Amino acid sequence: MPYTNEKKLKELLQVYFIMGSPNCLKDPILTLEEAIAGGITFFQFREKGTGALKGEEKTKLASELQEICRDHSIPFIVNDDIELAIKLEADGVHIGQDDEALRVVREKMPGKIIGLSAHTMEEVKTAIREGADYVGIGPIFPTLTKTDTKPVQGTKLVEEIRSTSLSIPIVGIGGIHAGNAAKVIESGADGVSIITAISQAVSPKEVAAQLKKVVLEKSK
Ligand SMILES: Cc1ncc(COP(=O)(O)OP(=O)(O)O)c(N)n1
Ligand SMILES: Cc1nc(C(=O)O)sc1CCOP(=O)(O)O
Ligand SMILES: [Mg+2]
Repeated sequence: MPYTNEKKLKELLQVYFIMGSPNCLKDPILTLEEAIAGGITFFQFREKGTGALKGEEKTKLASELQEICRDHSIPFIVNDDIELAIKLEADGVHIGQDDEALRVVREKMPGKIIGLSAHTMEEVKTAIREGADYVGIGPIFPTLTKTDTKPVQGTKLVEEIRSTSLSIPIVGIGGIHAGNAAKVIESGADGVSIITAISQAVSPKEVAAQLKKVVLEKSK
């Protein structure tokens, strides 16, 4: 079980790139390769939205992206699709409050990383009780990527969690870019999760490098 240590997972979550083919300005393979060259530390395959691939095409892209992650020792996480994650022997999955229940997913994927979205302190406590490895808190800032989010909440919940003794790894998500990432880390998050700022960049490498610099600076 390579990623069960909480301290190590916090480090791995620092620059968490999330992407699927509908998000990309360039070819998804190239986008991921450039993002890795810039210094991303974690990757989630989220093939969702208008034009998203399905069936064999989705599996093929996932498998190609997984191979790139493997070559660079970047954990490969699958969003929502537990069956795909099991089939590919992914490093883990990310699920939301409306996805398959954490307890069920844990039974299906023992020893894997399971991330859960949480929007309230109650959801965070339940996530910990049920064995989530990390929580995704958002939307921190306004986002155009996901239309069915909860209201924008800023960094309030992250600060609230960190004002307790709860040590679960936290990533912020929603509208994060190199210009506002510092605020997310300063509030107590261990990492930033990003779609658009990297996937729509002319240079995903440069943007990933900028994000890495900010996160490393603020994590000291
Ligand atoms: C790291 C991270 N945090 C939150 C989410 C959102 O998950 P969810 O609420 O299930 O929404 P979808 O991404 O499935 O549309 C995430 N994917 N990753
Ligand atoms: C996938 C997702 N989940 C969110 C949440 O609040 O749970 S916000 C979001 C979209 C993040 O994309 P971008 O970096 O382009 O804003
Ligand atoms: Mg989901």
